[in-house]
Amino acid sequence: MNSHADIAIIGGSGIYDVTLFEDPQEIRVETPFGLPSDDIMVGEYDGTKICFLARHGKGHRISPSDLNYRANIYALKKLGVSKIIAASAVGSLNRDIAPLDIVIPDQLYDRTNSRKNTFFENGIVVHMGFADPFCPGMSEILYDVMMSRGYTAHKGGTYVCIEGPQFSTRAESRVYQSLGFDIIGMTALPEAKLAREAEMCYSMISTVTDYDVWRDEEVNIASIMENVAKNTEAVKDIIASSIDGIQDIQECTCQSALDGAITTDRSLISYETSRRLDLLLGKYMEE
Ligand SMILES: CSC[C@H]1O[C@H](OP(=O)(O)O)[C@H](O)[C@@H]1O
Ligand SMILES: Nc1ncnc2[nH]cnc12
Repeated sequence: MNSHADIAIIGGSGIYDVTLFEDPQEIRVETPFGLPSDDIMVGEYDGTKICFLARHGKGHRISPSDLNYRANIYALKKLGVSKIIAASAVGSLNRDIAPLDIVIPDQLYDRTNSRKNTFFENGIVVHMGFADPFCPGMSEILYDVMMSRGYTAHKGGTYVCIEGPQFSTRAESRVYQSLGFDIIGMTALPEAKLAREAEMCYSMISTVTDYDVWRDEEVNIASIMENVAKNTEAVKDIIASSIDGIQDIQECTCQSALDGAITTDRSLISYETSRRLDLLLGKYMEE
């Protein structure tokens, strides 16, 4: 079986499969960090090899704090993926961004507190630049496709990632809103950091489901899931229409993010550590 894929789709809440594939196969991918959230569907779309992973697993079994983000990203890397399109359901903190709009965020603010956020440990230190956490080239393509297909799209915006699984208090929500953050969710981090450490382009399609609680409204899961469902076909359409352009991205700095970032003296990195991380580090170990 050919299990190679160039582009991965990570489906968020409400997106547990994509009906895009010709000839799909589900495969279990083992990693040094354990198993990803579920088996990964690998197939082709219009001549491009793509794959799909349900972030929370099929049936939405895994909470944001319990997700094995490292296994998810590593498994995609192992399949050969160089570009990830991630979908995430978010609340809006911005008056100009309404439920059912779609945002392509360009910034992240980290409010998580209990997640493994690096592949590099056990005797290796990597300090990688992360000033611009999303791939600008891929984000541009996603936004252009959304505009050309008539969706209400927002280019850029700051996604504040909370630990969850509880939604925010009103005080927290008002602080995030007054700080100028645009959208709020629970999963973009450490996913985006790990994708960058794995030198993969990563962009996000954030579908807005609610106004969080800064405007005296309430958040409830039933109406969030209702709004997610209203946008599912749009997300699939945007992805399908973007694949050609994304496949054409040839060189991107995301794909050399570790260049100059490995701080540890190579001769002091143990055989076990370098072997475990060979997929990520191999090309830099000769320096
Ligand atoms: C279903 S509401 C809260 C839940 O939805 C989002 O998940 P995802 O980013 O995977 O679409 C949000 O981040 C929370 O995890
Ligand atoms: N208001 C909200 N807070 C955090 N994550 C969300 N996902 C969807 N809506 C959300």
